[in-house]
Amino acid sequence: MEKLRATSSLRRSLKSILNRQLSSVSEPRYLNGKRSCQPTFNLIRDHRNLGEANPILYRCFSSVSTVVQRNPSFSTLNPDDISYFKQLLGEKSVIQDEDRLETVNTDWMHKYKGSSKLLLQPRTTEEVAQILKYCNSRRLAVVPQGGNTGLVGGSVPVFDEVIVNLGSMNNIISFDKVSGILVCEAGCILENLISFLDNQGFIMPLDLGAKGSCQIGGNVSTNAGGLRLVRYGSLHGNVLGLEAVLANGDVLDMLGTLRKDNTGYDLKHLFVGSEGSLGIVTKVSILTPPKLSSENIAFLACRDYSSCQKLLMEAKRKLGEILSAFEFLDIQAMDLVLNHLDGVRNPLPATMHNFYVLIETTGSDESYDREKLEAFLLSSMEGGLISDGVIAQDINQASSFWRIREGVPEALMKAGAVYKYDLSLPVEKMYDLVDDMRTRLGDLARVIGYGHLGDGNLHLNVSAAQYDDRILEQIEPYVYEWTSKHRGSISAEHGLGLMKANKIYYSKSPETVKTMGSIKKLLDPNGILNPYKVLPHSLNS
Ligand SMILES: O=C(O)CC[C@@H](O)C(=O)O
Ligand SMILES: [Zn+2]
Repeated sequence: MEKLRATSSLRRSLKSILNRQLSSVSEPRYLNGKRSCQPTFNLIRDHRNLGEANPILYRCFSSVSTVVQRNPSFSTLNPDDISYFKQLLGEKSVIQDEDRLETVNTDWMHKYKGSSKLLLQPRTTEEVAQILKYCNSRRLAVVPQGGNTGLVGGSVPVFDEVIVNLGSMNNIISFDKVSGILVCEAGCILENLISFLDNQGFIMPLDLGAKGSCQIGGNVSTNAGGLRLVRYGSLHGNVLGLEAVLANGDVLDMLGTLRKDNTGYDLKHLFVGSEGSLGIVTKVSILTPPKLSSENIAFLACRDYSSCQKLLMEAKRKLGEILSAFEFLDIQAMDLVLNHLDGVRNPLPATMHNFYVLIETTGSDESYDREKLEAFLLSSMEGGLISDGVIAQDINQASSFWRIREGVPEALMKAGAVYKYDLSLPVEKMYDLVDDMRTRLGDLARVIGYGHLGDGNLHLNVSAAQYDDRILEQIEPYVYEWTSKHRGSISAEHGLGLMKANKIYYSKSPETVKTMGSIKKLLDPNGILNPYKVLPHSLNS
């Protein structure tokens, strides 16, 4: 009797949750995904870049340990080089204009800044091959660049490297509706691929906040994870083939479109996630899933981290195959979003909750999926895992939920200086690190925890008014040691770039790193491709 009464009141409260009309006014569809602050944002003026003044040393303010020496074996550009490139690519694709160079020399966060004097914009694989062949023979260092949305200083030069931007190679080559296999050039913007596939009744297996600017070649080169990985897996699984140009100009045609192919070593995987340090990815072939008709998004509040974790276990068990995203943010992240992003409202405004979880389901049967989600929410409320929640009633509400989660990095940028850590950790331990960091930092800075809970990926961000070495000393090496102790990864999905090249040993054994160094030497003996990144500096020159 007791239980029945409880259940019927729970049913009533769930009903009211489900039917709640959101008061939030929908944003202009955030799904254009542009990190809107990208072109103009310059709060972090404080970084010291000694690269320009002193070509020998680069010291990035955000990390005292990032002190790099320019590789003395690299040449510097001369007028003959410029003439060669102009002859090869045409005047318009050889850019020396200072304003344009300023943009491509600077990363999205305005934290890393190189001093390249040359931007090249090839239109074909053959042009990329000729560029690299020439640079290799002249020992000119090169930075491959896509949408330049990276967060670890991987896509901008450190010194005077030539920037090879793939943005002009943006053609879709083929799409097979039967198999769902898309073949395209590396410079295609992720959002354009998403729109193209939408018209065909398919979706990209990856989706991320930077979709409006990032390019698929950059996504593949950094093995970007994003918001759908919990459902569709990583790019190591979804990239069926690729074409890459080696440092000496050789073109590796691995652009297969087969689900199964066990003929020898699967070399394409070397280029997925090696951040342009082994070759430049010029084309990719990707397996894309069909677009399913029923999508639901719930925005939920949890009392504590343990409830979020239990909710994840329940979601996997009860939602099973329809679960397509499981994201979380803590109260500090929500507070930043509400304070720094225009027009964003909390869909659960009655009180601030310690944690928020965004769950998305995607399936093919509207009533079955909805029933499944409601049953899951009901039992989770009954079990005390959810303290409040709301289900989006239309696309605008769904977008406004996603805007909150995807807007966290933008809000952090607007709040001032930010130290970013992208960690894979056992889910049950993950938030202990956030609590530890709060204790360590006290009033020095704000600690924010959010990320892809469904993938065991924490985005630990430390926010302060300005960069300060006293803050950094409290964070590093503590965060890396903590992660290593729990057998986590110091780079879950953002790569190592310049920021963490020297930290690789926290996640990889010396023998493994040595083997990586041998592979690098084999494929790029002069070390011209994306130098100072990925591998420790001792192995990079
Ligand atoms: O800025 C970050 O720390 C995370 C960015 C991105 O990976 C995200 O999941 O929003
Ligand atoms: Zn992420």
